[in-house]
Amino acid sequence: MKIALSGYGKMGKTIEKIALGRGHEIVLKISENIEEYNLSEAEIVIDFSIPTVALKNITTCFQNKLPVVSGTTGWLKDYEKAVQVCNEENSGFIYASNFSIGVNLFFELNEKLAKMMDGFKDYSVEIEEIHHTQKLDAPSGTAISLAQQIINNSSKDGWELDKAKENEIPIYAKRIENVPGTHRVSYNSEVDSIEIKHTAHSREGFALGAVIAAEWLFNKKGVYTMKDVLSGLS
Ligand SMILES: NC(=O)C1=CN([C@@H]2O[C@H](COP(=O)(O)OP(=O)(O)OC[C@H]3O[C@@H](n4cnc5c(N)ncnc54)[C@H](O)[C@@H]3O)[C@@H](O)[C@H]2O)C=CC1
Ligand SMILES: O=C(O)C1=N[C@H](C(=O)O)C[C@H](O)C1
Repeated sequence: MKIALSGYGKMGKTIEKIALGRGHEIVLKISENIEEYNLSEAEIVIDFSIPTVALKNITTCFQNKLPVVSGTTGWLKDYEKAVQVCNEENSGFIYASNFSIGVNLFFELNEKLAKMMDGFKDYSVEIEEIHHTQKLDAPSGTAISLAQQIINNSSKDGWELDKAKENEIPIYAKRIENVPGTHRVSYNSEVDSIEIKHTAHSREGFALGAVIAAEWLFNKKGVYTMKDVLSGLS
């Protein structure tokens, strides 16, 4: 595939390495205003940029008939707008808060555990995420996805950073030098705790998942998720 990278920072560079290793070509690296770039050589776009430009970059790609895999977090209030433009332009789109295969397995575990724990009122649930100090958004997109899964499978009706109300899930965001991404969901009672945790050891898992998603999306139209991608792999 001829790939354009929207965002050439820590993730863009890791994706470049993985994509080249899988026989793809990087034809464009977008680091500033997308309108300044010629997109015509690209066949697909992988977007790991910044929250304030993600929607513009993604929709500009759709308008140029390019499918997009996006992992940028912190812009999700505009997700439905991106979906609408994708459908209007008959393009292809996959967004995931986390492309790592391990985290997507962790998501399945989280959903199952939330269903199991729902009846046990002695336990309170909380989420902790730890990332490197350059991260722009808090809580992480992955932590929000984990919270949303718990909300969908329990009587919880929201989440809050740090101070949650009675029926909400507290998310604690910590920033520590060089941590690629750690997520923990814990259920605590007076007598014990049950925890599930995912620890990324590097950015390679996120990058590999994004390239696999791009390979899967290539030549498809429509809006998909990592569940669609992974159901084709297992
Ligand atoms: N979904 C997933 O699996 C993962 C998502 N992420 C997310 O990906 C995003 C990028 O993460 P990193 O690479 O660590 O950040 P980074 O800060 O290293 O890279 C972002 C890059 O975007 C560039 N940029 C600035 N304006 C731009 C524009 N107008 N168009 C295109 N690029 C522009 C910056 O120059 C920078 O190089 C973040 O939102 C992060 O949360 C990160 C890892 C995994
Ligand atoms: O910014 C990061 O680095 C990461 N961001 C994603 C998120 O916000 O969940 C995914 C991963 O944890 C790394």
